[in-house]
Amino acid sequence: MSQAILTLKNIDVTVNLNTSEEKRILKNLNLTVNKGDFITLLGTNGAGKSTLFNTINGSIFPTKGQVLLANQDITNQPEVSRASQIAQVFQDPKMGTAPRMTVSENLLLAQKRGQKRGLKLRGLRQQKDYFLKIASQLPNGLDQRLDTPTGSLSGGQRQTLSFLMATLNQPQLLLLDEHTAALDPNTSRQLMELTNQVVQEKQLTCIMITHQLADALKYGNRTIVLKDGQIVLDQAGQAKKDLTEEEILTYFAD
Ligand SMILES: Nc1ncnc2c1ncn2[C@@H]1O[C@H](COP(=O)(O)OP(=O)(O)OP(=O)(O)O)[C@@H](O)[C@H]1O
Repeated sequence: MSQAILTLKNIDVTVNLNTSEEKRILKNLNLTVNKGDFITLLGTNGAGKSTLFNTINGSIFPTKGQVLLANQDITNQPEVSRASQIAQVFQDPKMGTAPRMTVSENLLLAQKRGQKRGLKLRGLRQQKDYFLKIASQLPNGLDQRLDTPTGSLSGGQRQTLSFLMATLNQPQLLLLDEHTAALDPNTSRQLMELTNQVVQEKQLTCIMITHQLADALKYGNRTIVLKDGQIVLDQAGQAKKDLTEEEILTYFAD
């Protein structure tokens, strides 16, 4: 039987409760993500995709319902205590890294995520060779920039680093929020290929938000369409392989 990594039960998210601005964003949403699932998540602007990620990573709490991670109820657990298990890469390359710290220091920070640590980062020298080895397997010449402050990297290098940091420690769940959208077409393609390779090799469980229909169909084993706060399409395996862009587009129509 497949092992559930993430279970969302009857999730409602309503913002600005009891005001004229009250808005119900997620509506009784149910979802089980199994170990090894690589889900591509599509939906119109405003469908609730980022709100769904925020509910999973704990940056907001649902108004109703339960969030389970590996069958443990984490509904009321704060974001920081989920960070060692749930990793996320955002659209904005500036979001995932500390700009004044070097590439190596950022990698060390990622490696120690979830561990208690003092203010000083220890063990950088011992890890340098390891970081050089993994960075040299990546595009963008990141291996030449290990001692460079992250703030002076290109957007593509910075986003590749954010992805590497998010996946370094084998998170239970990886959330990718349009992580290639801000990059030029070639760099975007390279990072998408790297993503696919790492997710396969490390057998990660991953949900990737994308607006690229071709990517949603090409990558992953399962495709979900969110519309107006509800899941309107959820296809896995052969049914996903048989999906077409035309069919997906019918779920976007009003
Ligand atoms: N804190 C908030 N207060 C008020 N409205 C909000 C809040 N958060 C989200 N919304 C609204 O809820 C809806 C869903 O937002 P969300 O960012 O989850 O959509 P999305 O599917 O990620 O969209 P996009 O593809 O544009 O990123 C939008 O209409 C948004 O404006």
